Amino acid sequence: MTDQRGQSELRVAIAGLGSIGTKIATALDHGIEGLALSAVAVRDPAKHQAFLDGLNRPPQVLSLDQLGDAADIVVECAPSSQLRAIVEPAVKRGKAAVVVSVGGLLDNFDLVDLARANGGRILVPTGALIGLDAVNAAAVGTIHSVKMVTRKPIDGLKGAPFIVQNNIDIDNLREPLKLFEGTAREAAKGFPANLNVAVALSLAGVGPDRTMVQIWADPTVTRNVHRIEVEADSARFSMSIENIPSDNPKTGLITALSVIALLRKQRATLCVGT
Ligand SMILES: NC(=O)C1=CN([C@@H]2O[C@H](COP(=O)(O)OP(=O)(O)OC[C@H]3O[C@@H](n4cnc5c(N)ncnc54)[C@H](OP(=O)(O)O)[C@@H]3O)[C@@H](O)[C@H]2O)C=CC1
Ligand SMILES: O=C([O-])CC(=O)C(=O)O
Repeated sequence: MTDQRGQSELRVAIAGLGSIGTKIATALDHGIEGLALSAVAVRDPAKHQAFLDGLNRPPQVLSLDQLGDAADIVVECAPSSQLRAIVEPAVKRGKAAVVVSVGGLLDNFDLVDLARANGGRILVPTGALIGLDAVNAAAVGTIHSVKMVTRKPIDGLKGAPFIVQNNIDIDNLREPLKLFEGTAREAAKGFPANLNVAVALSLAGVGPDRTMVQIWADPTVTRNVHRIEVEADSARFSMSIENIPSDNPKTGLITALSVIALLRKQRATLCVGT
């Protein structure tokens, strides 16, 4: 991909330097054409000082609400509880916010109106999923149904509110257990740190109340596995992805790469895939 000439660099800020944020910061520091890492926000600056000192061009460390002043694009990669505090100040200033905690968007959907009113944008990457380009395209026509089955190792699901509230013991499972079957909206409530993918799929397609999701705790798998089936008037398609967990077992390694790919497209002359 080549950079468009004659444009000033887009400044990118990152909120949260965990398994996703550190990889995006490193990629920006190594160079994404047309983009520069301008700022980060972290909960505990001391914890991240060594990482930041190791960057070639260390960014400013700011508070969440200052990121929209220091950047054209604010990348949210923190827990979903922080989504509003990160996205609101950015889109209010007419900036773009890349949202990975997309499950949290459902309870904060007014942020989309706020962005629209102020010339801001909210960008949801494909993240740990596959094929949102095809789902987007099918949604231009008519999609009849979207179903997703997720299987995760035990460590990828531990602590989810649905499991805790229903007192489900997944630690001693010997075979796969279906934990949940319902809509993407319900899945996001019960599994806020584990099923962002279901919400991204729903927003690309038929919405959170018509996207149906099964969640399995599966001691026989080592990867986060998502299988999707779409029936539309233009096509029928099935897709599956087996994500290698990152240092955060709930998060697939490919998630950060998906954000980096999205960032690369912001200034690319040749863009492939919708
Ligand atoms: N869309 C998708 O496909 C996917 C989305 N996700 C979602 O992406 C998000 C990030 O995931 P991941 O990187 O793995 O999570 P991590 O837990 O590895 O990192 C989250 C980071 O956010 C930081 N943080 C917490 N509170 C604040 C705050 N108030 N201000 C600034 N930073 C803060 C944490 O700080 P500290 O280091 O101090 O704890 C941590 O560094 C999660 O919500 C996750 O559910 C994950 C996978 C796929
Ligand atoms: O959707 C999520 O939050 C994470 C996920 O399933 C994955 O990384 O495969």
